[in-house]
Formats: sequence, structure tokens, C-alpha cells
Amino acid sequence: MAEFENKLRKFAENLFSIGAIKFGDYTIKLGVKTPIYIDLRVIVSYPKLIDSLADLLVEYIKKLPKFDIICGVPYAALPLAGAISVKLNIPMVMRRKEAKGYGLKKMIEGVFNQGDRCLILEDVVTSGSSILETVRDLNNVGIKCTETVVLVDREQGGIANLKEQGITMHPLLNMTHLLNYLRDANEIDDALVEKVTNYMKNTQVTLTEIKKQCLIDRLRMPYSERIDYCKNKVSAKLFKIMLEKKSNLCIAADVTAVSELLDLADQVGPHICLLKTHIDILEDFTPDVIQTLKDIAEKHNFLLFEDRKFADIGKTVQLQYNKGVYRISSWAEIVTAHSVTGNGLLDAIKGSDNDTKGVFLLAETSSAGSLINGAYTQSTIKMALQYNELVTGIVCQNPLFTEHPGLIQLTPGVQLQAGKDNLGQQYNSVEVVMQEKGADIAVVGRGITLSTDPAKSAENYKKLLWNAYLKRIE
Ligand SMILES: O=c1ccn([C@@H]2O[C@H](COP(=O)(O)O)[C@@H](O)[C@H]2O)c(=O)[nH]1
Repeated sequence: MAEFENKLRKFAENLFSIGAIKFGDYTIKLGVKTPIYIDLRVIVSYPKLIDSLADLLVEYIKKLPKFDIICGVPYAALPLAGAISVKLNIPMVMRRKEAKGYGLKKMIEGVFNQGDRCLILEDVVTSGSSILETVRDLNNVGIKCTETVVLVDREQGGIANLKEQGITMHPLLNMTHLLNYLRDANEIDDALVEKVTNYMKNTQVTLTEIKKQCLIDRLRMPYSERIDYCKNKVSAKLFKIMLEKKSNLCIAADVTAVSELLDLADQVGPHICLLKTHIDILEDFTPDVIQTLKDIAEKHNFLLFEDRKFADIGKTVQLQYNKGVYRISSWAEIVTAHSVTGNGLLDAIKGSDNDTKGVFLLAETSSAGSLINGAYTQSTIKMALQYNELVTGIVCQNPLFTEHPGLIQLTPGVQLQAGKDNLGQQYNSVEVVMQEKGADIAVVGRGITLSTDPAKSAENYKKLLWNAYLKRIE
């Protein structure tokens, strides 16, 4: 025991001597001011220190509940997590910090199994928010987290905040120990110890504050809470319809006869929040179809959504949207657009008002061999955020923009079972799109339109999708 404490003292003194502990006026995460700053990122320059610290941690960790994998909170804890992983021969996973919000990039790198128990390693804890962000991303891929080992606990609320979220923190050192050890070693005086101790007592960070500033994850938020984040009026309206009808089902009404379209709309109407059309595939389209369609939409309380996938220069899109036989802007509350031609296209759709218009931007497609890459996806999300008063959401296949609960993820390529058609369309099951792929609304076409009883089939999809959503936010 005394021997272990001596090692901790030595560790504290070493940290001070390499400049990892600084006294002065600093600002840390969440805008908190501090008279002591601990920056363990410098330890990468001291391999022997990493080695001896890893030995100390291994000794400490052996007393904790068993775990299957280890994850260091980026970045300071990563080299230590690596060293411990090697010493204990326990695999490590890494949480990508920079991948947030774009591309097909996985948030968690490494090999793991669903249900694996993960020990989280963190360098310094103030409020616990970085650990909770890591836990969120690990939980999202099915990894369980209940324990975290922390090198230094600043004693500003971290332990309690983590406990509230079901995580037990095991600090190697806390601030009180650290200050005492440094004073015993004549590195700091009593006045400084008192100053830092008072500061810690007066600057406790609560879980509510953390949740307000970070930890936003649309995948875990109920639709009802996301309405307040919507900048586009149509998104808010859509969320309200979804909640009223308990439906996150969009039908892809890809039929070629007007009578079929109207019949289908009336049959599936009670079960959908959106009816998606490709209006130009109707062989007998006449403008009066639109009024009938609008009446059905009103009767069953769903929105009309033309999947036009605009992709031209702004001027042409303006004409395509407002003119021609289809006069899309006069009836479709939502349209789709590619981001490929840039802002002009959205300016064209926006026109002079955007209160009643919504756009889903395509950031990924469900088709095999798509040429869209991560950079394009990322730029599309940026564009969506820039035009957030017009953009309802994003069409994509992966859980992107999780920190933007006001945007809706629309995911096509959904059937009861995973599969594909003979022209490159790829399907995921309801559970996969809702629980793994981040869909808020699933688009189902032939899964319903080709069934013998579309109304029944739509009702079934509606229930499955809604239950999958409820499970996701549990
Ligand atoms: O990436 C995309 C974008 C749009 N779609 C459209 O969704 C439906 C899917 O119909 P299924 O019959 O369920 O395959 C269709 O209207 C597509 O144009 C998509 O599939 N993938």
C-alpha cells in the first residue's frame, strides 16, 4: 500500500518536472477557468515515463472488474491505453474524434464484438464530459462501458456526473492528493494549495450543464425534443406529424399510373408521415392530379415529397422547380437535391421565402458503386448546416450529423430483410437502418408497393419502424 503510494508521489513529481502541471490562469473545456492546468499530452515525449505509468496502471487495473477491450479517450490517454493493451494483451479500440458529422467513417476503430465490456482510460477529468462522449459512441456500436480509470480527477463533479450515467470512475490520483504530494516535495506552497482547493470547491460542473453544451446525440433524443432544434419549419411540422401518427415511414410511391398513385396514397395514408413521388414517371399525368393528391395528403395528415434530385445550375433548377407541367413548388412541401452544383441550387429553391419549403440534400446513396466519397458527404452536411432554414434533412445511409438534432436523416433502401435488386439497389432491414444506420425516417418503396396488401404492409412497416425508434431512445 505504502509502496503504491510512493509510486503515485513519484508520478506526481514526474508530471510536474516535465511541465505537465502548470499553475496560472487557464481556460479548459466548457469554458471553465482554472488556476491549475494539467496537460498530459506531453508524456508522448517521455517513453520511459509512459512505460512506468503503464506498469502502475496495470497494477491498479488488475483490482477492477474484468473487461474485454480498452479504449483511451482521445488524445492524451491514447499512448497509455496502447501501452496497457500491450502489457495486458487486451485489445484496444479507438474512438475517432475528428470523424464526427461526416463521411462513411466509423466512429470506433478496431475489432470488437457486440456486448464487449470496455475499460475507458482518461487522463484528466473535470466534469466527465469527454468520457461521456466516448461512452456514447461506444454504446452506439454495442460496446458496454461501466468503468473508467482516470489519471487525475480534478474533483469538480466528474465522479458524481459519471455515476449518474452508470459509470464508475477509478482515479489514480485526485487533485487533493496531487497538491499534497507537490507541497510535500516543496514544489508548491500552502497558499497555492489553498487557492486551488477553494477554486475546486467553487467550480463544480453538473450533468445538466454538460448535457446543454455537449453530449447532444440525435440518435438518443426523442423526436419530440428535436422539434426545438429545427430551423426549417417543414422539419418541425414533419416531426409533429410523426409524433401524432407514431410513424416514421415514408412511402416511395413509384407507380406509373395516376389511378395507382391515388389509390396507394389513400390506402397507405393512415400509416405514413411522407409520400415520396417521382412525379415524372406517371404516364397519364395531368395537372388536376395534384389537387386530388393534396386532398388525400390533408385527409391522412402526411406531407408530399417530390424526389426530384435537382442537380443543375441555380437558374435551371429555378425553372425545374417552379415551371413546366409539374410545377413542383406549388405542391411538394419537400424536394430532394444534390449538393454537387453548389449553393446556387439551394438559393434557387429558397426563392424569397422558405417557411413552407423543405429540402433533403443527398449526402450518400443506397446504390452499389456510388461515386460519392467521404469528402463529398462532409461538404454536403456543411451545406445543409449553412442553409438550415431551408434544409429539412439529409438523405444518407449512415449515422451522420449526430450532434445536429434539428436535421432529419432520411434513409432509403429499406425492406424487411437485407438484400439487393438487379440494378444496384441495396436494402437493409428496419432494425439495421433505425438502430445502426441512424435513420430517422425510412423510405420503403417496393417492400410495400409490390405486396398483395399495401395498406397492411405499410401498417406493418410503420409498427416495426416506430418500435425500432422507441428501442433506440430507450
Ligand atoms: O440513395 C437513394 C436515394 C433515393 N432512393 C429512392 O428511394 C426509393 C427506394 O425504392 P425501393 O423500391 O424501396 O427500392 C426510390 O424511389 C429511389 O428513387 C433510393 O433508393 N436511394
